Amino acid sequence: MTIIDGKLTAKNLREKLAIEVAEMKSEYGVQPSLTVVMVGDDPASQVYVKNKVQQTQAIGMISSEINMPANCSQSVLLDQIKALNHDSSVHGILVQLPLPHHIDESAVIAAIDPNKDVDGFHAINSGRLFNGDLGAMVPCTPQGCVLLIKQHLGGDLSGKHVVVIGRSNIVGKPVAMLLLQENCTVTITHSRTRNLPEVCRQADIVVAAVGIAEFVKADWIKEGATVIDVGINRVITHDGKYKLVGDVDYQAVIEGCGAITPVPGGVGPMTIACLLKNTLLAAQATISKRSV
Ligand SMILES: Nc1nc(=O)c2c([nH]1)NC[C@@H]1CN(c3ccc(C(=O)N[C@@H](CCC(=O)O)C(=O)O)cc3)C=[N+]21
Repeated sequence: MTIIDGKLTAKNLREKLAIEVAEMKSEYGVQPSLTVVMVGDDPASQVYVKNKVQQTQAIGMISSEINMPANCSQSVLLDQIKALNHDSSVHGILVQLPLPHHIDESAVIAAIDPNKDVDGFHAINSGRLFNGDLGAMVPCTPQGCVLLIKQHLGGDLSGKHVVVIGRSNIVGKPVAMLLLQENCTVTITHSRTRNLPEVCRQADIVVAAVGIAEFVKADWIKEGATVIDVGINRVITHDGKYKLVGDVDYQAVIEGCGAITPVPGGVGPMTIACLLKNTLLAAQATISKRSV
């Protein structure tokens, strides 16, 4: 049984990106820059923003943060996004989700310039991904999942049966599209799926992205299967402390599976590394536009 080390894989990816960032600076005088817009103070988002700002700067990119109050109106937020769209010194824009309930998330995502949409959430980018267009900004968590799977299984995923648990626009659907592009046979399951344990037992690879702590049990997993745990759930332990657990019953599943990603230290760090990669790609696209 292998524990897939997302922390190390993410570190290796960041080191490669740092070299490309330095080359871009010296050859073109361009330093990739990412702006994170945060509305209100959701604690889960704060953890993420803290890690992201530190890691963006550590690989030589510019990172800035715009904080808006929780009661900020949708039109003020949309104006802020428009200003960032027009600011040529900003290559990547990320609006932290979730947003307060009075703001329409889809309207906000639609306002981001698709070329600066480093989350890959804009309909133009999901459409490109759906069409297998290599120009898509690919969502970070799905990208991270595929990199971890390929690293463990050695690149060729042809014919592997993947069962994805969860059908969100940010993980379930895009990870299914990426794996389909890798020639996997993909089953997307969700809360209405019948006989979910039985369906999961067919899988060579399980991607758990439901957002329910320790939802996936040991007897759902075929012996030797690869288990990718996307969940980040904060639970209270018996001694009253908080800890992070995934969507997989980790202690039980490690017995029989072939490989598993831990939480923390699995998909989470890869999400941030892929965000940095998307920021670099967004910056590179502005250079190739300039030179022609
Ligand atoms: N527009 C937008 N894009 C996002 O990608 C996005 C977002 N909004 N809102 C919040 C969620 C959450 N998210 C995480 C990414 C990495 C870790 C991560 O690195 N986790 C560490 C542990 C962190 C800890 O110790 O708490 C790990 O799993 O090892 C966590 C959470 C991105 N999100």
